[in-house]
Amino acid sequence: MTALLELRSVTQRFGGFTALDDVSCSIEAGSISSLIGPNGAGKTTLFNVISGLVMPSAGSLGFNGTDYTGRRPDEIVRLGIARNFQQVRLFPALSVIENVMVGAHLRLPRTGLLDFMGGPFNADRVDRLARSIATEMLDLVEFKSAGDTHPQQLTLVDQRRIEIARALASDPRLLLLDEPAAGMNPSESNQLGAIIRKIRDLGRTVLLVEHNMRLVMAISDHVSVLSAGKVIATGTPSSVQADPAVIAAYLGNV
Ligand SMILES: Nc1ncnc2c1ncn2[C@@H]1O[C@H](COP(=O)(O)OP(=O)(O)OP(=O)(O)O)[C@@H](O)[C@H]1O
Repeated sequence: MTALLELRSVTQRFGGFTALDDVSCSIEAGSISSLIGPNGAGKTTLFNVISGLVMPSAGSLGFNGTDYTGRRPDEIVRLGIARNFQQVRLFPALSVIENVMVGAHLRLPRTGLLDFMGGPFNADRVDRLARSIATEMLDLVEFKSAGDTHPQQLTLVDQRRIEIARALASDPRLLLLDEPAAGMNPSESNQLGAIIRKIRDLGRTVLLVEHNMRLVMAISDHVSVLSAGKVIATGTPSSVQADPAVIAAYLGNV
């Protein structure tokens, strides 16, 4: 297995507060890896660093052998890293299918003045392609309602599925999922686990931040534990679960 993502000594300071403290870790291509840790440990901050929403104060980021530290979020999506958000961020004015098409458009050729000349990538053709990718991704996440529904008419669970579909529509090699099971009952989170496995089996790499330990332990190949901005353990789900430093970090947070 080779590392798809590599974080080298990443530090993130907000004023005088250190949210990430010299974090180094790598994510193997084709794996499901999970990042766990008590509230405030720095998990979402790490996702924000990986996806370019915040620039690390120190350290570097490598993806597929390329140093991408300092790249813009849209460039990072085109490199092959896509994400959802803990607080769902769908466009309320767009329908479900249009929301997912936004993801597809990130990977498709941009259209402009040359469209009028009827070139191979004219706007209609790109739009049709985006729609067909979006439909395929909504199927993949087992979204059952109509694509012309608006997100605010849907449950939070369905809104989360749409965010995952939108991220997948950009054709990422690495999918970052921030608490996708939040608010789900056990049967919904089992179903989500099966969807995440299916995404991995289709050749994508998944990095998950999740508090639902049953889900994490059931689907992860590797688990890393973050506490107060530092990686305190990394290994298989069972080795991490039995690690005294991990148990102490969680107990200290109760
Ligand atoms: N923009 C910011 N400015 C200042 N402090 C921040 C900022 N973003 C995050 N923090 C702080 O960094 C710490 C880590 O926050 P983060 O959201 O990454 O934790 P988390 O592990 O994702 O927590 P949770 O499990 O509760 O979502 C917290 O103390 C938070 O208040």
